[in-house]
Amino acid sequence: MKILEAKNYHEMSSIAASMIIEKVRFKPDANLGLATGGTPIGLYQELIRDYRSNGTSYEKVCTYNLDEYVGIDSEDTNSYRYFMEENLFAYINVPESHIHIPDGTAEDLEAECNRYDLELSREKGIDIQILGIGSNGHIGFNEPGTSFSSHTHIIELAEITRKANARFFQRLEDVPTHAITMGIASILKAKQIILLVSGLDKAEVMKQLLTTDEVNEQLPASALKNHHNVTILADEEALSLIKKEDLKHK
Ligand SMILES: N[C@@H]1[C@@H](O)[C@H](O)[C@@H](COP(=O)(O)O)O[C@@H]1O
Repeated sequence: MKILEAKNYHEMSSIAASMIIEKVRFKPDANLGLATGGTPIGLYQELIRDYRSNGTSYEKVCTYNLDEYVGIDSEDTNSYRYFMEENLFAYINVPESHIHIPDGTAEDLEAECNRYDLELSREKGIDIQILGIGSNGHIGFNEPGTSFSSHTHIIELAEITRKANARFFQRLEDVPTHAITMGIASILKAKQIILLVSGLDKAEVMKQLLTTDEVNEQLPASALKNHHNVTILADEEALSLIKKEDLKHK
């Protein structure tokens, strides 16, 4: 794993954006794996800014999102589909038909997971996968204990995750209890992975992840240690509990 330390959230977002922009310029039909949550919003703002000023085109790009809440319609302002529209898709020229997000309202959720896996496997693979991390180490919505061989599946959200995400809802009770998420094995199929981490809230989980070589299903993000092309792009606050000497050895 390569670790890049950014000064702050803004620098983290700009570096991530330049990595994506470079990929899309070099490979205009790139497949991008995208994430939700607060962390990638700055990255999406940078992509929009670049699209407006430099015209980087997303006409041939396909996007694949990691996850979606179960029981929340795509038109609902709390859906991840809506989040992506509001924070990125409405402002760049990615065609609607190139956008892929699991449907959390599908009647048969198992069939929806299989359909999404099929969609993912039909493509030549995700070129760059953007990830955030939960404070319990989840990636996508793969909570601690999820099998590293998992593909797209339904997950019961951990209480800590529901509480962390309650800020986007009116009340904690409104936060769904389940989600559809790409599995760990699906995520690891990406050719390149960029894990974005920002802020003091993530310092403890970064310490857990980066100060041992352990790969353990109780810390889902540790699966990334099994991938050959992962960059952890974290700001100073997120890395504040790790000594500089320890970082150098990673
Ligand atoms: N499913 C998403 C994850 O993909 C995201 O990484 C995590 C962290 O969110 P934030 O970036 O807001 O801290 O939140 C949600 O649970």
